[in-house]
Amino acid sequence: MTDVPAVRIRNFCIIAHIDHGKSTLADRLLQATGTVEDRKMKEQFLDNMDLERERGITIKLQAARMNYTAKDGQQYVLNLIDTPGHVDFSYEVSRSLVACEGALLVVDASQGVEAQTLANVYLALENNLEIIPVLNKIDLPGAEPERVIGEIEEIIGLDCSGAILASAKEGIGIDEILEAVVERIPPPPNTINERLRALIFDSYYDSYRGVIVYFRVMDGTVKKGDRIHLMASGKEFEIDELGVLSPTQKQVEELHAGEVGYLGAAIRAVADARVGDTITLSKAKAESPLPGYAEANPMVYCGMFPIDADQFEDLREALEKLELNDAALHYEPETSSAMGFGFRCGFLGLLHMEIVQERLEREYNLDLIITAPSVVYKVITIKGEELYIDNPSRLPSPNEREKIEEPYVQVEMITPETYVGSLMELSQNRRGIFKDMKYLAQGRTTLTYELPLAEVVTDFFDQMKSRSRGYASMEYHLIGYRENPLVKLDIMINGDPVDSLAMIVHRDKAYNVGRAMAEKLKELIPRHQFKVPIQASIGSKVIASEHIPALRKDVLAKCYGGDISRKKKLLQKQAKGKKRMKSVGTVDVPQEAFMAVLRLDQS
Ligand SMILES: Nc1nc2c(ncn2[C@@H]2O[C@H](COP(=O)(O)OP(=O)(O)OP(=O)(O)O)[C@@H](O)[C@H]2O)c(=O)[nH]1
Repeated sequence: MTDVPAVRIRNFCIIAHIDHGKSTLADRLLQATGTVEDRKMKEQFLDNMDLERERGITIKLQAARMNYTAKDGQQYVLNLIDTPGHVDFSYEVSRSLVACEGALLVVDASQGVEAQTLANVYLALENNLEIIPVLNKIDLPGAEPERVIGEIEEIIGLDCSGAILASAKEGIGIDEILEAVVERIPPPPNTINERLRALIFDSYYDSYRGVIVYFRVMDGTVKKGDRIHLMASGKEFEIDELGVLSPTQKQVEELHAGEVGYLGAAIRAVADARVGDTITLSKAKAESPLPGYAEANPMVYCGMFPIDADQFEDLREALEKLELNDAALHYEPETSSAMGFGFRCGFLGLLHMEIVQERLEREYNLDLIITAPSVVYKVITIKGEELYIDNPSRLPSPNEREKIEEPYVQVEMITPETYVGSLMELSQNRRGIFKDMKYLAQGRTTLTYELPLAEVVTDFFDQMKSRSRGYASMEYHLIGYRENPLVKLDIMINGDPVDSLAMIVHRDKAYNVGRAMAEKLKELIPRHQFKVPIQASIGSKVIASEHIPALRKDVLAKCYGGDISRKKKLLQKQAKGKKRMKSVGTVDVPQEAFMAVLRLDQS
């Protein structure tokens, strides 16, 4: 919009740990600037996906453009770019930070700095963003802004002399925040005369208009009708819709360097316009793309099988549709001897996996059996080939492989001192390598470990939370592959190996895991008319063995004689229970059994 010079634009985001009040503050800013009328105010405007709202977390990025008249009497355009709050989406966070010149660091004054906040603040500092600390929730009786300010200074090394005390809930400090955005965050550089380069920081698929792309113009100008070229995907499109987010979409004719907006160009799938890609003009291409483009690689895989084999095509169609809106989702058909036809799907992390599963079941009405998540192993064969194995059942046999490497992550935890011992024990049990520990003045501690990702994607997070009564937080990032003596653990049910239950484990843990698995399966698989043996083995060596005794009585015999309605109810209940079962040979195996590895008592 030509009437706004770059000097009066401010682009910023909010960095906050989950529940520290990011959405509430965003709502307040929208209200205070009159961007959203109070009566239209839907609570928490920026989180607009149902699933997000239910889980109370931010998954997709959004943006909002606000007009603000500052104390200097000038009108400013403030673009607030929302960031997802979960480690699975850290690449998207990094791109939205690049689209900003500043960030509000919102910390709950009754809690303190948390691990996820740290990760994002470091990203912001790396990108030279101006950071404004905001101590939120000062209305709470337990708020200790001075203590938390001390913590921010100590952990992050950030000067907090200009920290703003606020309560998003009570509307305290909102004007100060808006003024600070104008005064302290630098305007975008005026590069309007350069060739167009716009950074995609989010996109979503709309079934009528195709993909809608959210971007920040870094250099030059973009107009409606322009033919654009995407520098990473190499694709070309014609812009048929261009606009700003106020925060609902409002069309404009052109956008200049420094501005944030959206466009539609009959783009078929988000994979054609990925987050991080650079938009330029076909007829006047920029010399080089903006730095930092990366394709999001799946870190976690699982198998998805329809319970009813007839739903295989429906599952394929559903995945195809989801893929239009999710460039990070990978899938390919998989045939399992135990489970039949399904798909092997790759995700950014466990949350991403859960979201996709939930959408498949809720929006597409599919009944699925999902196998335990696996990381991607690197196998060097004796022939010198390098293979990436995302499915334990596909691991080459010991005499075909030279070595196996597994992905490692660095995990940062922040916890009250009391729980340090327990969290160290947990990390050690999960093959963690201690790296660092720092006592902070306020009775909290940071802990750094290197851990195999495989140990983190099971129940590490849940264990950390329960051991610290919910007080510890964590963040992790990939640091590379390392060789380990890993073996494949096979599970046999009723004499047949079940490929979907195979797993890759460390040699030293194999016996314990095998035993625990056999016991857990015994607990989870219902009794049958016959005895069901369960065995865990490495190669041909059986390391654990259990059996489920045969069912003696007919369930119906338990009913009151002649009470037909009760009988019906029982049968219905059984039928419902069956829905989540998969027949493996002649044995019905429930969904929980496939996830048993996540619930082994091995911490
Ligand atoms: N007392 C008090 N409560 C607040 C304040 N700000 C937010 N809250 C409450 O804290 C909870 C979390 O707030 P949200 O705004 O949803 O937190 P968030 O950081 O956006 O959370 P994610 O979207 O999950 O990242 C809600 O119950 C809010 O009502 C505040 O200033 N004071």
